[in-house]
Amino acid sequence: MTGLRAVSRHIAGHRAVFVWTLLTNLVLQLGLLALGLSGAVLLSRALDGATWPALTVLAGAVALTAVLCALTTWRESYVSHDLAYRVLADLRGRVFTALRRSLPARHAPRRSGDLGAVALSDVETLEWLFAHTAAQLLVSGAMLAVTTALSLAISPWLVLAWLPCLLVIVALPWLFGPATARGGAELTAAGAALQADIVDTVQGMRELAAAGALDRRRRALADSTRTLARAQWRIARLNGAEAALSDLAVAAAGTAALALVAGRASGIDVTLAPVAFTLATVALGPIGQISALLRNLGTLRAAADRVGAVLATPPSVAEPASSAGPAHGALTFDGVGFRYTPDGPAVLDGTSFTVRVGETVALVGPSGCGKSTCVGLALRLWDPDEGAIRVGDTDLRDMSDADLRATVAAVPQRIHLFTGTVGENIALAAPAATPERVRSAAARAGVLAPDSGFADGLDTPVGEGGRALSGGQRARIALARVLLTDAPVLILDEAMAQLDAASEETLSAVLREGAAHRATLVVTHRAATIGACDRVLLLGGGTVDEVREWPPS
Ligand SMILES: Nc1ncnc2c1ncn2[C@@H]1O[C@H](COP(=O)(O)OP(=O)(O)OP(=O)(O)O)[C@@H](O)[C@H]1O
Repeated sequence: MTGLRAVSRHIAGHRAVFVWTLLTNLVLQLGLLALGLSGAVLLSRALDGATWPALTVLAGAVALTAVLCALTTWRESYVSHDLAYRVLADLRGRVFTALRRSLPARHAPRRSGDLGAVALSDVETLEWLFAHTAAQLLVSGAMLAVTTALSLAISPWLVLAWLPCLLVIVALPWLFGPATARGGAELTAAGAALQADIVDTVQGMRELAAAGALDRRRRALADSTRTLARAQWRIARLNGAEAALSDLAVAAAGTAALALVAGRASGIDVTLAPVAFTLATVALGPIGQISALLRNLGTLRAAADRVGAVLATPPSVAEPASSAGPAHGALTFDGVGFRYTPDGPAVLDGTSFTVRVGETVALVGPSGCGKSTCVGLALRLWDPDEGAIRVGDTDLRDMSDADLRATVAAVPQRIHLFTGTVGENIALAAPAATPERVRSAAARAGVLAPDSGFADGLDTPVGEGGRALSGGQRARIALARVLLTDAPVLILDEAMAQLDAASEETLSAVLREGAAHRATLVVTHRAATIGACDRVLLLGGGTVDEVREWPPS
């Protein structure tokens, strides 16, 4: 229940709307009770021999209550959904903040489709909790007290008539609880797995087609869909059985009340039969409603647990209480030790090197030796287990995220572009940059060159994930992005690997322009790039050695 409790706490931020929902629901339930009772009294009076016009006032009251109930139903639905969507918007924001703090995950990375399911479907599932459960639970308790008092006023026997049925309805969620909890968890997990599979498939469609694996993938997706359908069927069967038993109990309560009056032993006047019937069924109504709401408890609990788990994920790096501000100076790795998992191998072990201002240094080494890990650490995606990384005299851990981004910029190995135009993707790192600065950065990175292939210049659409562009075009956009930030530490992780020799030479010349004021680290396997650097650092076995001569003789 921890997840449910954790997400329910977010109602507290919308106390006024919650109280409003509570009151509207209470008015609605009292109105429905008044409608049922006034109708029953009208019938009782008619059975007692009363005729028109004596019944006119009562009939008018029934009609008026019906209209008021209809209006209150509309209002209740409006405010309860208003509350739900406010809390959901708040929760979605918090889920996004939690994901942003904890991604990229260092341990046990989760699939992006699965995380998408948490942010969308699971949060959406909780709409039921906020719009139809929390306030209604409290109102049902109050309504039970009111109907009990009214039943007692007629006869204590009447309470005894409907009480066993009430107990049955109350027991139903507990009886079905374990099975619905299992079914709900199964349903949520199957939905999230299918969503993750679909995201994976859509992202890797080209690879699947190239490998001739589309048919196999389609069959796997059909299997996941069948698993989801089975989970939906199981939960629908449980909910159906519970709903049928609950309705049966309400019918039994009404029948018991009528039998009690008809039997005459209770001393209840027979003309009160409609009132007794109404009280017995209305008394159970709100509890039946709660039972119906609790039917979704399994699914709600599973969704709340998944959302709660994301919200409780510790940040991968902690923000300092106060930032040392953006830094300037050499990039220094000082005795850095790092492993991805606590019991995994040490990727870096006492790694030390310095890239001074004005230098362009190549970081080389065999595949898997930890070069990209160094880039991730310099961007503070994670903190080192041992040692420190500094820019000038400032430890990266003493800088706020914004100050760090202004200090260290990188072109990553895998460049992700967002659906939109080339210009929008360049401005991503500096949204406040003027169009002139964006244009200038684009021009320096070769984006505006006649042979660049960007037909509409900065207005060229990049396609989803940048798929409408070549690797070289994506690299130019990423380079323009970092040139725009003008950060004093620049890291290029295999950035030039996608470019032809001529483009690489042009871009190397651009990078040399501002190099005197920057510390530039270049991760590369390419001999030409290495040859153009001031120094070469060889990473291997977790440590770094400076290579005096390149290529080594
Ligand atoms: N997120 C991760 N979780 C666990 N291990 C990882 C993760 N990322 C990288 N590794 C492991 O850390 C080691 C170093 O990887 P890294 O990507 O830093 O190497 P690299 O030198 O950049 O390789 P390449 O030249 O092929 O890009 C590898 O053994 C890799 O499997």
